[in-house]
Amino acid sequence: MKIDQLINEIRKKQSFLCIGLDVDLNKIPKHLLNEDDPIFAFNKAIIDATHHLCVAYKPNTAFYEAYGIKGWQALERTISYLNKEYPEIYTIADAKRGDIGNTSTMYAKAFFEDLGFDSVTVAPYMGKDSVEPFLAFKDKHTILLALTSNQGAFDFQTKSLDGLELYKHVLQTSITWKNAQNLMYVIGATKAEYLSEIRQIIPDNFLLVPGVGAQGGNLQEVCKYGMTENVGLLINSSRGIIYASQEKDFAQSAARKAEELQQQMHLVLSK
Ligand SMILES: O=c1ccn([C@@H]2O[C@H](COP(=O)(O)O)[C@@H](O)[C@H]2O)c(=O)[nH]1
Repeated sequence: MKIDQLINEIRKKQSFLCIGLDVDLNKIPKHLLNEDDPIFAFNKAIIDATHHLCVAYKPNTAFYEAYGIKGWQALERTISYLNKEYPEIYTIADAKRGDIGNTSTMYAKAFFEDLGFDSVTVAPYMGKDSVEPFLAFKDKHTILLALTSNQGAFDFQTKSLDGLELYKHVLQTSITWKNAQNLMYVIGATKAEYLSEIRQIIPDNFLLVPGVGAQGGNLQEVCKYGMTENVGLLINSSRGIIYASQEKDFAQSAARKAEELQQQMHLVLSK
């Protein structure tokens, strides 16, 4: 998807919400376990109930890989369903890949060509030749881990290297790479206080911001320091939305949680 289409959709829906499809069979309503494909049945119900409130879905591939072939098939069915029924929705494979060049090309083909995702998350630490193969795909986005939402982000990412924090090296260097217009970055909602400085380095790139809800990040803070003229934010919530209820009304409960966030986003956008 072209970035302009995403921006138009954000304006139309007054939402920059990304819903994380992190399906754990121990947390979904019990009656779905009788379905042939419980993961897809869960995702389909959540998507059908929430698609008008969000602009993106982000399955984290770990939650599919953990279930072997059946999990991967559920991932394929989910992305096919999204692309067929809701082509206006932006899709993110949260796979955190990246390897030597020829291997990265195969990862990129898997997520962009075979599965048909709009974007994939990539770890930056193997450097330019590990990321550029992803960037070579037209109208596809590579979402580079920059400053993550977890506590471990302080182990390496904020450490100083040659007088500059490592995550800033990631930002500064990656924007010089070929096809850098296809880059987005992961910045945790729990790191909102870093956003002003981040925006000085990457004023325009979209940020994928996980960590609101279950991890305690604050949506208003993220918007205050991270929002650009073109919004520039996709704020993700996974558990806080999809596990709002474990009863038969789970999809409606998820929609209510999604609407709470969408309403907050609408307020921010109308200021
Ligand atoms: O820095 C990061 C990068 C990725 N994630 C992923 O986002 C979701 C967050 O889920 P919640 O249930 O809303 O906490 C999950 O898939 C993480 O693996 C992240 O949290 N932080």
